[in-house]
Amino acid sequence: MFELKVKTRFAGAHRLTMVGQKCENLHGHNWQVEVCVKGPKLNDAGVLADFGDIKKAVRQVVDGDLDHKYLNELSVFEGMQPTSERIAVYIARQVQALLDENLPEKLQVSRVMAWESEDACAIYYPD
Ligand SMILES: Nc1nc2c(c(=O)[nH]1)N=C([C@H](O)[C@H](O)COP(=O)(O)OP(=O)(O)OP(=O)(O)O)CN2
Ligand SMILES: [Zn+2]
Repeated sequence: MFELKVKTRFAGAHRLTMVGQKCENLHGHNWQVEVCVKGPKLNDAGVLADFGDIKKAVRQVVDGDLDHKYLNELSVFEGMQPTSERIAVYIARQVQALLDENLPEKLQVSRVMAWESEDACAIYYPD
């Protein structure tokens, strides 16, 4: 099995209730996002997939849907708190859909890490 990882980042704002009192105030983070994909075999070029194709999918989701947004107002988080855990789940599902649609290789998103600071990160492992 091979695994590749790409990174990107986005700025977003949110408010969280029932997490920590200071989190109830509107505030922002510069999230760093790491996405890992895995697959069993290399293609004829000797790669699992082109890093560029994976970055493109990740950036499409992160830049297109999340960057410079007030996350609580996004329909994808309607009725939910936009925690780092849920951000990681959202990115994993959207990136998987784009990879399935656009890449010939059979790849699985294996992990998404959403770092909301240098010290704190939520990691999601899709089933
Ligand atoms: N499991 C989670 N815990 C928390 C989340 C989260 O998404 N998942 N989010 C927050 C808030 O976003 C909060 O803004 C960050 O809180 P915290 O890390 O405690 O605050 P600081 O960045 O100021 O870090 P300090 O180390 O306290 O200075 C909270 N928890
Ligand atoms: Zn926060």
